[in-house]
Amino acid sequence: MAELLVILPTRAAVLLLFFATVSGSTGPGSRESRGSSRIPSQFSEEERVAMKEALKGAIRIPTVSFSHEESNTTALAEFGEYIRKAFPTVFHSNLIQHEVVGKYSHLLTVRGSDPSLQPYMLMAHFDVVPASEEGWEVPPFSGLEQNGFIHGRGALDNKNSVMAVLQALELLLIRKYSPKRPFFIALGHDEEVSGTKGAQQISALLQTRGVQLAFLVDEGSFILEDFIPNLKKPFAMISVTEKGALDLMLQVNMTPGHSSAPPKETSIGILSAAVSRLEQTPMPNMFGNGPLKKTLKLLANEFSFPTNIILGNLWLFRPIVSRVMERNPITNALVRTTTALTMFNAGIKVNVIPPLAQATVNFRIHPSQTVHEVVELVQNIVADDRVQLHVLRSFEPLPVSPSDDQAMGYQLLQQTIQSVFPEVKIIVPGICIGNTDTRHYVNLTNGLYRFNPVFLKPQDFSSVHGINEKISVESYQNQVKFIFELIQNADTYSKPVPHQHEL
Ligand SMILES: CCCCCCCC/C=C\CCCCCCCC(=O)N[C@@H](CC(N)=O)C(=O)O
Ligand SMILES: [Zn+2]
Ligand SMILES: [Zn+2]
Repeated sequence: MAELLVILPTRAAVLLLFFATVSGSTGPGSRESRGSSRIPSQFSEEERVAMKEALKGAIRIPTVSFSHEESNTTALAEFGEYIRKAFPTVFHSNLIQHEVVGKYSHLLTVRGSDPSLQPYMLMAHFDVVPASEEGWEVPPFSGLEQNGFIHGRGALDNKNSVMAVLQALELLLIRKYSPKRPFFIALGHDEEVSGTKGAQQISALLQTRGVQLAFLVDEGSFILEDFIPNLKKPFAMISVTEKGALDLMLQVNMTPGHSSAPPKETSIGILSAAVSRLEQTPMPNMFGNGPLKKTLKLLANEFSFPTNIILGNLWLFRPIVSRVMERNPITNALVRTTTALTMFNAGIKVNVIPPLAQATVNFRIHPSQTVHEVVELVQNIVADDRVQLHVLRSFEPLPVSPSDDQAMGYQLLQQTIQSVFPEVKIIVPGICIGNTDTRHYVNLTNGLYRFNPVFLKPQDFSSVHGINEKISVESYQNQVKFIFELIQNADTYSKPVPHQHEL
């Protein structure tokens, strides 16, 4: 921290200078540059091969986050070297300032030719959750291509985004494109273990520089297919909010003793009963609050009778719809705070009455509840003074970002989805049921959007943090195309004139 404070003024000065020297620059985007004229997103066969090979190489580096304390730091450092080599134009461009933050995360500041425009930020992370080889069709860190798919841990979460963002920028710079609107690229190295060393430090750095963003785009949602029965068409969901989280440790202490004369209840029995009550008593259904109403209203037109009428008239059919949503784990997660019993530790020897039993419960908090409310509900459900509650980590649900026609980030994503994926006719705002690094940036913008331009089916969702994670070569190339288009769309965006309301 002290080190950060010492170097900040120097870095701020360098950055100011950097933004101030737009006109006199050389290299990509200089006198011979094409300025901001539109460049078609067409790539040669050679470029397409290079794209997929670069992603395979990224997957082969085992950048695993095991816990807050333990990650493969050798791999994290190797990944930094790898991207420098894979994208030489990006890392040598004098339009771009590259900084390593928190030892392994990367912040790229891309100068825009019009510094009066508010910058935006593209985010992704390159750490991955662990993967043992068991159950995988190919080794998880092999990056092997089979039947048109690139396999491996991080193929969807989230090396695809890291590589696609850098790849798109590399291709734009090679074509002498000079961005008009400044932007940042933030690549985190510890998202899977909360982002406190990566994203949080990048955010702190940008705040000391007084940066305010127009919007940011991170992982957290997809173009969804087959997630809703009877809805065959794919729909793009741009998550405009994200659930909060609470990790609660439940603990029971008892006096140890000889197992031949056990007490009526042991710490294990008391704790098991408490966690079982929690599992059997779901948190209240909050359907009807938050952005889900707008999501369903927009989806309603895509269904045939009578579902279209039911979803279009939630004022009347709310109880039915909320009950149907509870039936499936994913839609259930959209309507309530979820309760997941994830760790249980107790006992030291088969003939010793256990002194201590501990269980950890992971709650994902619905946007219309607070951490405090959830802790109170847990106390009431457990209703046993012998069970102590310890909050290990918590944060509130994230604010709801705008999705109206004045919301630049949302509109740009929508426009780019429509041009790159013309077959996707439905675009809706949604809730991200997992957590992302975006929460570290709430002070920088109210436009926090989570969207990966990749088609996702329920079985693909299970592969994220599971087995056989993979992305099709075509999907990855479309992701590069999407970013290539998005950066250019951000340069030509103009806010629509607000509607005049008659008095
Ligand atoms: C009516 C609409 C139906 C909509 C169905 C929603 C389907 C959900 C599909 C995709 C959601 C994917 C969410 C992935 C983001 C999660 C990122 C992650 O794994 N984060 C970790 C680590 C962390 N940052 O805390 C986590 O534990 O959440
Ligand atoms: Zn992720
Ligand atoms: Zn993840």
